[in-house]
Amino acid sequence: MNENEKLILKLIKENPFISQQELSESVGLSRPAVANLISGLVKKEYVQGKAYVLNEQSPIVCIGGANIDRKFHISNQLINGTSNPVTSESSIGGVARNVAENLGRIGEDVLLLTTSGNDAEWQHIADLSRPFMNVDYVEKISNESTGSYTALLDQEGNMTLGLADMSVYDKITPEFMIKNTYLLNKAQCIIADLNCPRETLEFLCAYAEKKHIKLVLIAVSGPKMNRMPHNLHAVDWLILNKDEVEAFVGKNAENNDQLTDYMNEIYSLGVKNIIVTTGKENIYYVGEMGSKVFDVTPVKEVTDVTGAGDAFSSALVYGWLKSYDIDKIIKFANANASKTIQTPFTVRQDLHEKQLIKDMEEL
Ligand SMILES: Nc1ncnc2c1ncn2[C@@H]1O[C@H](COP(=O)(O)OP(=O)(O)O)[C@@H](O)[C@H]1O
Ligand SMILES: O=c1[nH]cc([C@@H]2O[C@H](COP(=O)(O)O)[C@@H](O)[C@H]2O)c(=O)[nH]1
Repeated sequence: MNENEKLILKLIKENPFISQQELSESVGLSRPAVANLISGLVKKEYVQGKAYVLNEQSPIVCIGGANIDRKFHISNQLINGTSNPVTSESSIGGVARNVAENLGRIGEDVLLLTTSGNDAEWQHIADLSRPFMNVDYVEKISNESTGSYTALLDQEGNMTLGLADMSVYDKITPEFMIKNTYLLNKAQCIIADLNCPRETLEFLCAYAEKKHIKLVLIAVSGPKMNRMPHNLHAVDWLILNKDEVEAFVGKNAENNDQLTDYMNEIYSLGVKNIIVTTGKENIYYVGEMGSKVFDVTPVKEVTDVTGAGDAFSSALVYGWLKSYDIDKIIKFANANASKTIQTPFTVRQDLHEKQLIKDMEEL
């Protein structure tokens, strides 16, 4: 044991409920450095992680993608096989991370569990995310790159092509989850996106069922629907868009009735509540609170739709955890999504709890 480890162990012995922040102030190291030392002490079995995290609140644990998003705007018709002039911009994203940032801004205690490269991209994501969530338990993997999402947008701002370089999330394994069960056990709710491998999602379903932990699954794209577990009894909410429903059932929905039929097919897998969004069209709900179709709040001028689904899901979870009825839950979700797409940001910068309530009441 080195001197810092000895000092931390002594402080934890004196006060098993000491927080990471207090430790960091006493030892004169940053909070992430303290977190590293503690995980070293846990590995060497001087400290049981379980006893340590008991001191923290019950966080919402978000598991899945934390990406660098790159957007390329093409000003003319795309020509294959040559270089096309574009303008580009980069920001941070990833469905689980976006949801975590929304909820963190609303004022919830949030923890992000994911894997990243040990690179400047992750450092950038961590620096911008840390004010809103705990990123201390993210596992950096030396020979992998941090996840990235590249979108090619046409003149109208619609996505022509999306590229998902996210092999790093294959390392969000059941073993990684098992290593962090003391965090899962404390979770007020687990939100996992379908960037996670299927066996990890199956593990989370089984674990949430056994430990009675609330669980929300969020789809990320059609191609990743093959990760959905087929036993959804532990899932409180499944949130997906129309394309993702179609990819999962392997059939196109020609009309609303067909879409509702497919939702009922998914409902029979045991999930308690399903939400299907269809961009600026309707929102469909099937679940414990009945079966309903909601209108989307019309938006005069859309600035950027990136993050609409994540804003929607976050405010939905917020409303549900507050035990509101389905109409109010959807109002929160609608309000947050419509305000988000009127900003150039993936997560709107003016978001906080009072603002969300005001926006919801004004709908
Ligand atoms: N053009 C739009 N106008 C108004 N609201 C929108 C628009 N696009 C998205 N939204 C809002 O965001 C929600 C999620 O959008 P959607 O595009 O279906 O999700 P995703 O981004 O996951 O594909 C919609 O249900 C709606 O509330
Ligand atoms: O396979 C994936 N594609 C895209 C995303 C993320 O989805 C977000 C865009 O979300 P939306 O579709 O709600 O606009 C981006 O931040 C991007 O990083 C992801 O996590 N996984």
